[in-house]
Amino acid sequence: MLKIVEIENLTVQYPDVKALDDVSFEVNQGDFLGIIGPNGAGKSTLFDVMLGLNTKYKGTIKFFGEDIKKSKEYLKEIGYVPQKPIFEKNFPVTVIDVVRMGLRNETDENKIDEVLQQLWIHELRNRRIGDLSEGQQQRVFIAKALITNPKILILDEPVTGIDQQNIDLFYSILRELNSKRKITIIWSSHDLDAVNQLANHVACLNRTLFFHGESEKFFSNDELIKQYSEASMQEHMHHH
Ligand SMILES: Nc1ncnc2c1ncn2[C@@H]1O[C@H](COP(=O)(O)OP(=O)(O)OP(=O)(O)O)[C@@H](O)[C@H]1O
Repeated sequence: MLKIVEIENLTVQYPDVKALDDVSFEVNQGDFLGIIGPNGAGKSTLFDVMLGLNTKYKGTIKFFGEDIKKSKEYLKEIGYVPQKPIFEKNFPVTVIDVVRMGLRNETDENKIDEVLQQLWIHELRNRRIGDLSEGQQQRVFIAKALITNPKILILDEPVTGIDQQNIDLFYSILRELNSKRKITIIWSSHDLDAVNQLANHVACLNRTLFFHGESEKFFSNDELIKQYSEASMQEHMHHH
């Protein structure tokens, strides 16, 4: 099986807190990995490091077998959807403008249309981005991330503001991207049920990696889930 990502002994120390402590895991081609963890578990820190946004780490990260410190080429294969895309409410850009921003080369209108259809936002293409609901905005940012045909999609899932209907649509889109388009997905989520249903692998992060493996092995083990919930809860209380 082709290894897409190899993370070895990753440690990130901020001035006041060790956000990641000796984390190691691999992602194979075609995997759908759900990363779960309480607030402050280090999920965003992990993504920052993987995307080359934070280079102050110990350990090794390889994409497609190559150390990310050696080359930034791997970034071309990644579509990234941040937790909260930052833009002004009155930012005068439309849905199609935002998706077009994702293009690296010349504009390929056909490709834009295809992605808009795929994400169920074709009807919204001329609407101003700030006027859309959070669930609709999320789909626009996924479309933007997909416009370059990435091999990997990395999503930092927003937790609030999206209604159930949009969540269901979002999940069915992810499932289709993984199963039909064979995109490797790395997705951080607070929704354990959704991770159980969608992801074939799970990584439970809480500064250290509590568990990494097939989702079935985690979700069929009540004792493991209990231990993990307790550990997460303690960490949470400790920080608030
Ligand atoms: N740039 C930074 N400088 C210093 N500390 C940071 C920085 N970014 C994050 N931290 C700290 O590192 C820890 C991990 O934060 P991180 O944002 O990675 O967690 P998370 O799992 O993404 O949380 P959430 O689910 O709330 O988004 C937290 O204690 C946070 O306060």
